[in-house]
Amino acid sequence: MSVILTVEGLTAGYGRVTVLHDLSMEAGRFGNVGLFGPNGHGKSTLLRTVSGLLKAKSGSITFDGEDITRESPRAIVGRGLIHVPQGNRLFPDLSIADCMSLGAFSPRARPHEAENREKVVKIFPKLAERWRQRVRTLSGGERQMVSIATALMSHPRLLILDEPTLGLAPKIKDELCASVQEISKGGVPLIVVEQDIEFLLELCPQLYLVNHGTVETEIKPGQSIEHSEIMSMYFGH
Ligand SMILES: Nc1ncnc2c1ncn2[C@@H]1O[C@H](COP(=O)(O)OP(=O)(O)OP(=O)(O)O)[C@@H](O)[C@H]1O
Repeated sequence: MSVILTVEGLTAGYGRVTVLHDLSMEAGRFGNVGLFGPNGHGKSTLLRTVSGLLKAKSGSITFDGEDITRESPRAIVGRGLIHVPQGNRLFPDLSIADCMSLGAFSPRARPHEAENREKVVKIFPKLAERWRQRVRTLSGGERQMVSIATALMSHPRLLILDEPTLGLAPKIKDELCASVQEISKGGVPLIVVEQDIEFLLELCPQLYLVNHGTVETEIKPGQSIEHSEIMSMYFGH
């Protein structure tokens, strides 16, 4: 596997407030990457900057060998870097089928629409049962499935999931974790933010602890690490 994303010395924030400080990381070399750390320390801000929703103040972001630091979100989606933000933000009046078509809108994704729809139906069979149902009438778990399914329709080369299991009941959460594992087995590398450390350890050979807007610790494959050690990183010894 080779590196698909490199972030170097990234500084970003909101107005005069700087949230990310000289943050560096990479993704793809070892497969999936997990990001974890205390709330409000910049994980979502990092993902938003990588996908172009927030402009970097300094530093660089390279995707597949090309500098995308100043590119628009649309151009970045066009390259196949797809971000599923926290909290399933979907158009409430669209049906699941409409969301799938919208996901396949970019010229890169359009030729793969039928093949990706088949994948989606295999990974999320529940969605196929309610293809014409409007998003506003779906449960939280189903909406999260639609968010990820829409991203899969965009034919991702790298898929970013920001807390995909947030707020889900245990049974639905387990189903969703299994679906994310299946997506990963299909060969799409993932960057995942999750508070469920067990899930992250199973899914991601490479992990970054993000603290105070920067990478405090990197855990590489082969570095055996246990749940309890990670928890002590969160809370201190
Ligand atoms: N739109 C915004 N405008 C101003 N400040 C923001 C905005 N979004 C986030 N922040 C601030 O940036 C900081 C980092 O937030 P961010 O959402 O990146 O953290 P996080 O690590 O992803 O946390 P969580 O796990 O709770 O989502 C916080 O102090 C937050 O208040």
